[in-house]
Amino acid sequence: MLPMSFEQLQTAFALSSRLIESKTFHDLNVALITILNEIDTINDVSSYEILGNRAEAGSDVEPLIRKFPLSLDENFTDEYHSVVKYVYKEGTSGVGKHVIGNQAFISIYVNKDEPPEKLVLIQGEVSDYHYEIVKGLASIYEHQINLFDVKERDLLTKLHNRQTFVTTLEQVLNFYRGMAPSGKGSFMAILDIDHFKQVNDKFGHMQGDEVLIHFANLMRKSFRHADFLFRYGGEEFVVIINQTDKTAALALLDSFRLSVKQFSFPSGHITVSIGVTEVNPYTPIPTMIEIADEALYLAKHNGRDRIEVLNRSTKSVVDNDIEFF
Ligand SMILES: Nc1nc2c(ncn2[C@@H]2O[C@H](COP(=O)(O)OP(=O)(O)OP(=O)(O)O)[C@@H](O)[C@H]2O)c(=O)[nH]1
Repeated sequence: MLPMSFEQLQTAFALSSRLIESKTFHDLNVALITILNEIDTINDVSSYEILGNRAEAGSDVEPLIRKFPLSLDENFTDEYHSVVKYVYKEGTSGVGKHVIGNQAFISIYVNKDEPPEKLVLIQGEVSDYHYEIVKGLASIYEHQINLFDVKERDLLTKLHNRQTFVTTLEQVLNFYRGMAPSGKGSFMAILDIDHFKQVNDKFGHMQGDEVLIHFANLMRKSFRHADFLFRYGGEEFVVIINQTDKTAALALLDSFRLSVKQFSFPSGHITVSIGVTEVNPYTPIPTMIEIADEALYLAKHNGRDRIEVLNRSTKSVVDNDIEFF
């Protein structure tokens, strides 16, 4: 560690406070990118999430790379794509320096081998003093990410929790706002285990918990890396299926419904009812949740173990004759 002057220490302290004050993963990334961009010799800073289980997928399988702020495409690339892939294959956890082509990079690699892996890529060269600053910021960044994981995930299933659902959906809406319609959209589905109370009543709460864990694992297996999975509460889960059309989204949901039906849970067989709505960037989030909930209610009402789709609330038509969307 290089000796620092009092002013340098003060600067380092002020920079770390900006990271510590972040309340969400989103704010944390914005803060880190802004701080790093203030260093004169840094040309560019990008942040990525890398998904895909190395152990399961094997080393030849391409990971899914998601850029911050949210890119929803399965096949996203940017000018640093090959550098990200290189660091994914060769890089080590923490802070590292690389020269690729004739460009110098610094990587901050967090949660390597534990998807979603987080990678911040800094293009440019820095002085020894600034490199020490980057290392200090990286360790706070890592620490904060681990804290947010506890705050933003459900402890039982490790899926993202209800609070994260709202902030993620806001980002999905931002992604589509102002974008010309492309024929591809996102779909929000509420997945609710049928007669779950009976599982608890017959087998006890612990077995009920086991069922919830298996259910979440089936979600991870059935949906794509580009989709977002949440435990919404109790025996209710949510998936946001991204950048696809209605036929493909429904096919994905139906294959999930079947995999639940066929799976041998510790308590025997269960089924799931699913309510779906298309994500509309101009519909308020509570309304969208209400519509998906109504669709779920229909699925339950129409016999369970089925999917129902609604794209506008039947309530809003009754409450207000002129509201159509
Ligand atoms: N084991 C366990 N049970 C939970 C948890 N959270 C909620 N539950 C139970 O989930 C059950 C939900 O029951 P209901 O809302 O009546 O719904 P249901 O029996 O699934 O019936 P339908 O949804 O109408 O098909 C209740 O018995 C809750 O106690 C949890 O974390 N663990």
